[in-house]
Amino acid sequence: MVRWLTAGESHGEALVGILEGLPAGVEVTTADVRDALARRRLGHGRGARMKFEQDEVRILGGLRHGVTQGGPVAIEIANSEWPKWVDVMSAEPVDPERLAVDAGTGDQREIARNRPLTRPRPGHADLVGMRKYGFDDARPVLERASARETATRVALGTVAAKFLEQAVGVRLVAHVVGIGPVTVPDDAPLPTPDDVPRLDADPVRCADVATSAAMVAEIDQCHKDGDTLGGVVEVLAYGLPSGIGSYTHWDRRLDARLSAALMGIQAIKGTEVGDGFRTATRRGSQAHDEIERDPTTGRIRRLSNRAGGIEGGMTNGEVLRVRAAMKPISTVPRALSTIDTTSGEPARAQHQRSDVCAVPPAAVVAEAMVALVLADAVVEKFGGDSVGEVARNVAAYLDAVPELLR
Ligand SMILES: Cc1cc2nc3c(=O)[nH]c(=O)nc-3n(C[C@H](O)[C@H](O)[C@H](O)COP(=O)(O)O)c2cc1C
Ligand SMILES: C=C(O[C@@H]1CC(C(=O)O)=C[C@@H](OP(=O)(O)O)[C@H]1O)C(=O)O
Repeated sequence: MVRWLTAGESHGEALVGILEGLPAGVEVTTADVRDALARRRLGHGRGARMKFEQDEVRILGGLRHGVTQGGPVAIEIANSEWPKWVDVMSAEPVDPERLAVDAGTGDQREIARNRPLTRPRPGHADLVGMRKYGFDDARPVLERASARETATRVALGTVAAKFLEQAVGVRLVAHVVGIGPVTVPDDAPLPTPDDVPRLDADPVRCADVATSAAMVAEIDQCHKDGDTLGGVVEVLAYGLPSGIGSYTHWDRRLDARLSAALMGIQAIKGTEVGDGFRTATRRGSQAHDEIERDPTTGRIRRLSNRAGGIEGGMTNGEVLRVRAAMKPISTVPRALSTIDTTSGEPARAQHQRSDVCAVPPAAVVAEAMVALVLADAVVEKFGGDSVGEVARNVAAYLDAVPELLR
């Protein structure tokens, strides 16, 4: 079993992630993790923080000379702004005088940081989090609910993706297929792993040039209107052998596991496998992927891939294709109605700096979650304590598939 945990607050000293259960022998470096985090910071519509955040990475355990050793991998990502937040977010008790709001002296931004947040934002975790955990300030809620935490998932996902590539030859691609009402046409070609540099360079991580420009314009208009946007991301996995996951029980189904992992990303409100909701509008004859034997190679293939590479909760050898729908950012600059939790009186929701649209980074996070789930499912199916052993097990499995079914 491959499992992972994250800890840390958005404006705390650092985030920490632990990845446990991966075989030994995965080649990965701090530079690989840094690159993945740089991709997560990108995207038209991101707020001020991503301009200065350095995501300072340290691999604290699990690697020796650039290779995993089979034990848990521990990664720290330091927050660049920590010096400004030491008092507000200190793990140690702090003299209340230091935190007291003194309107007469000091830096105005310092005062804003220390002031209790009592005007919860509709759509964020603030209100229910305050009630549930007994806080009279939304600060501790937003600190942990914040998608800053997804930096850790991307760091751990980098290690999982390297494992998949080195042990099985699987490569992942994530792209944006919708920003608000602007969507990529259904028949647009799918990006491949070779398109990743091009996607990284695109301001909205969209593979379709014309749609990308329209998405940028939509974000700019939304920004001018003091509003926010969501959208849809898609993750593709190339090179997966068939038979990963299982139909035998609900929680062994790979589609269920992928959906849960994608839904666990902040602001994701829907997931799709293959054509997903669109499949429900079609007749069976137009919904499924007919099977044929390739006359030249003799291998079995599908005439289409509407199922997105999963049937019966198992990979079927076609490209894996999953989508996640993100709601608009809830910190709306043209602040929404709320109440002040100290007085109960109507108020405008608290608003500090925020993203206008975070769909492009959500694609990178979704890719990391898919990598982590696939790494777990691959280890479950093929076993092995080293990358070499997993690779041998994959080869032996494929060799053992009856000739007619290959
Ligand atoms: C990459 C990323 C960046 C985000 N940035 C912001 C942001 O700047 N402001 C904000 O209010 N919400 C942002 N969110 C969404 C909130 O974290 C999320 O809405 C909140 O935690 C409540 O969870 P829920 O939307 O799943 O209900 C972001 C989400 C992601 C995935
Ligand atoms: C910090 C990140 O995203 C943050 C996610 C976020 C939220 O509410 O989810 C709110 C904002 O936080 P801040 O007020 O510190 O700017 C985003 O910047 C990040 O992605 O690294």
